[in-house]
Amino acid sequence: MNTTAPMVSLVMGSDSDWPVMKLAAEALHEFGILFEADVVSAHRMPEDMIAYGKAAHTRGIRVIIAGAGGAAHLPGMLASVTPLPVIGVPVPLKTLDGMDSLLSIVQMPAGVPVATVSIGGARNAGLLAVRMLAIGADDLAAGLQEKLITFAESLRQVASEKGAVLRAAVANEAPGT
Ligand SMILES: Nc1c(C(=O)O)ncn1[C@@H]1O[C@H](COP(=O)(O)O)[C@@H](O)[C@H]1O
Repeated sequence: MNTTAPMVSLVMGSDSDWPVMKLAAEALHEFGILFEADVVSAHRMPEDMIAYGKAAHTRGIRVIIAGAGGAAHLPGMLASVTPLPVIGVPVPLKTLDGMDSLLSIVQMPAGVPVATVSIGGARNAGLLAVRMLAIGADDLAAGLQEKLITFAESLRQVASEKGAVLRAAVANEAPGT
């Protein structure tokens, strides 16, 4: 395996999506996953988009994360030309708050799946890509499984600490105390 080649493709319909999509980049970075990022619009550069989608798996990419706002056709169109799993990120715009994007991405016809995360949920898209790469019995998967278990434990600890703070605050405010 070439450990210097990107395994995840992080693409978006416009560079204006980057403030949302960079959350996926940060998650991938935390787990040491190499990725490439690019603007690939189904609407504005359809032939480039098709070529990109068709070639991704031949270059060693294993998961595609695609984010777009508004009439978000990019994730579904990529899914139609690649054998790779595609994770779709609805990017919220000023109008309609991302509902248009969510519905454009999530409501795919049978046969062309896109794993859709929440509106603006790029961090979860990155984490889902990590989990996909953690499937299997190779060294990469085993290492990522360990990191994911440690990560889950850190989430548990933070939640637990917040619970302790809340319990203390409620106890202090309790009537008659
Ligand atoms: N939804 C799509 C696609 C596509 O689906 O191919 N290409 C661009 N866009 C979206 O248009 C919005 C506005 O783009 P601009 O900010 O460049 O005008 C962005 O959220 C982009 O993802």
